[in-house]
Amino acid sequence: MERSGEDDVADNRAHLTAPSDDDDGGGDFEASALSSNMFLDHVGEVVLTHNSDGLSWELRESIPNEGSHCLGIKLDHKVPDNIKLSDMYAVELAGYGSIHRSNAGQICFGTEFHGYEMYLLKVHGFKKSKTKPCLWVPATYTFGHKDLSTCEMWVNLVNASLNREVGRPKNLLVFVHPLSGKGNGYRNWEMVAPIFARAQIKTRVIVTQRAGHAFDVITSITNNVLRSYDGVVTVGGDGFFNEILNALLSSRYKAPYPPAPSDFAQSVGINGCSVVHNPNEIVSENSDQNEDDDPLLAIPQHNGSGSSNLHTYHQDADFPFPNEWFRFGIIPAGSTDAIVLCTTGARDPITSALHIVLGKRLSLDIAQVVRWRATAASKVEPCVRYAASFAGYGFYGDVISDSEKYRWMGPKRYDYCGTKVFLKHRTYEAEIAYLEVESENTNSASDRVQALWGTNKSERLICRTNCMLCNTKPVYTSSRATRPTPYSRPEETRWLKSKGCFLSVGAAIMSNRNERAPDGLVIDAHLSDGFLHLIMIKDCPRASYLWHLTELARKGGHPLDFEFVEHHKVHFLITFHVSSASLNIFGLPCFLYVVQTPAFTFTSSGNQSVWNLDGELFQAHQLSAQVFRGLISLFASGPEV
Ligand SMILES: Nc1ncnc2c1ncn2[C@@H]1O[C@H](COP(=O)(O)OP(=O)(O)OP(=O)(O)O)[C@@H](O)[C@H]1O
Repeated sequence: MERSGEDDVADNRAHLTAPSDDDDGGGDFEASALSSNMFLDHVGEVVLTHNSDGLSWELRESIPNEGSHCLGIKLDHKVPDNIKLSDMYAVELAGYGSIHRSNAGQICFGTEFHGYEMYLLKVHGFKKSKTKPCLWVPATYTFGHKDLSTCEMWVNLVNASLNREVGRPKNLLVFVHPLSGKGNGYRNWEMVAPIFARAQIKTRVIVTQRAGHAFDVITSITNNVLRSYDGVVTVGGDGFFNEILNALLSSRYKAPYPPAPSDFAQSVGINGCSVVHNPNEIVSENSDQNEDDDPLLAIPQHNGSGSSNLHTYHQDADFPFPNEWFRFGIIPAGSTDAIVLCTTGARDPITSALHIVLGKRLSLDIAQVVRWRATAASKVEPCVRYAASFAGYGFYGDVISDSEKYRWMGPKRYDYCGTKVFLKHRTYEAEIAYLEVESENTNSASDRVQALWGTNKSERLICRTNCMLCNTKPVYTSSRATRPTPYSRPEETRWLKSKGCFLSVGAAIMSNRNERAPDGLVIDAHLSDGFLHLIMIKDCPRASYLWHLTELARKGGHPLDFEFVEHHKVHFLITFHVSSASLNIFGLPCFLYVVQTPAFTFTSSGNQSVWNLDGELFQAHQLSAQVFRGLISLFASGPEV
């Protein structure tokens, strides 16, 4: 008997296991898996099944005499046969339309098949690119059924499951920098806006008219209004993200300043407490600390509660940081986009949009940079900035400063100005003080994690999706705790100073991978380990510096393996006592907690360059910087490198 496609469509109704009458289509369907015969566009007739993981489908077993090509055929392994809920962001009815025959040429609808008209539903998700898994490609599966109510039932069913997915945003504040990069900001937003619309995410979109526009909006918005959003999305480059980061933190995060440079403190005759804007901060009473050895003026203490990070103090109660729920999203449109590359692994607006709508979450370290004086002659006026990726002086500052004049060139301005600045070979005198842990070994934290987790010591621990190092909570050591931790004991730390002529001074918060530096400046820097990588490039012959830059531009290069390059993982150490003897770590009673914040101080002398914070200029004669571990959360899941 030859069966027509029409018969197949009609038959589908019989195979549907419908929810009970009192179910509204959005109730709890997870107790038993549901399945239904549907047509999958470009594949064939399938049995579609819904279970707690998502949707799966299998080619329906053919009936004898039916189109022989699909008898018992399992789906081609190249054709997906399921989609997980976690990879799905929308489902929608798509009207009445055509279902097409199999791409693989299998004739699964019978030999007479020329396409069916039926009701359609589309399931939207993503798949990873085969060649580059960090690149996420939208994937849409179109299912068809003759009966509209069956399609509606499936849409309700999947929507109910999607609504139960935690962490997905519902309402976002979006800032678009229309002139970013090559002027792509608005185009990139138009490219991704349909993804947000399909995912039923409300967006309030503000297209900036000038630099500082987004800053003004964020700082003037009330906490109540801000809390109505699940996050803020920037469509632009690193500099634009930096503007919004600073707007949020400067108006809502009140952290103690890092310690001031000692010579600065002596010259103005103040102690550390008088320059911190945190009234509850107290000076360390750590008797082990020798003031002569300590280049830093004072060690602010925090009234910590023993929580897993340092951010429990002096919060805006209405809008605290770290804030796991309120996240930042970045749709890349800039000239460099290092932050996006380091946090998603791709510089792709669609990939970033998918990370956002799927509600991915990643903690990010943030550096607080405090300028004490803008120039040697200026008054003491502490001024705070935050940076997510990098703070650089000398070469890095000069390139950005020069390139401001050539914005019209787009991203090429960095190559042009980079060459100019390289040829000038300017050096700058400065004194840098930092606290290093185990100075012989810049990888102490990762070594300990490797020891804990048994990974190969010779491998550099690169920050990836679900990074072990970033997910290892800071553990406060005690004199009684014996288990190794990623943090060091006070006796393993020492203050160091470096004074001289530098081509550049840089502090990397993340690896800073970008298209000009495929492995970044510090290949094994992590997104949320709480460390700062201080890179000091001392005066050297031009050819040597060129070699360093060539290594930086080369995949697999070793830009830090030069005699004139100093690389330190830095710390600033804070201790405080916990009076409760009932506290314990790994089952051991603890009395003293040690908490560290990476920090350094900087004082220039002679000619002055400018600092580059995430690509934004910042003039400073004297400054200090510290890192707050995981201060903000991003809609991202880390790179799969
Ligand atoms: N409408 C606007 N007109 C001019 N400047 C703007 C506007 N909106 C934002 N800006 C400013 O432009 C600066 C640079 O923005 P952005 O980072 O997007 O571009 P980029 O420099 O090309 O990229 P990257 O930082 O990745 O190199 C930021 O400081 C931002 O404040």
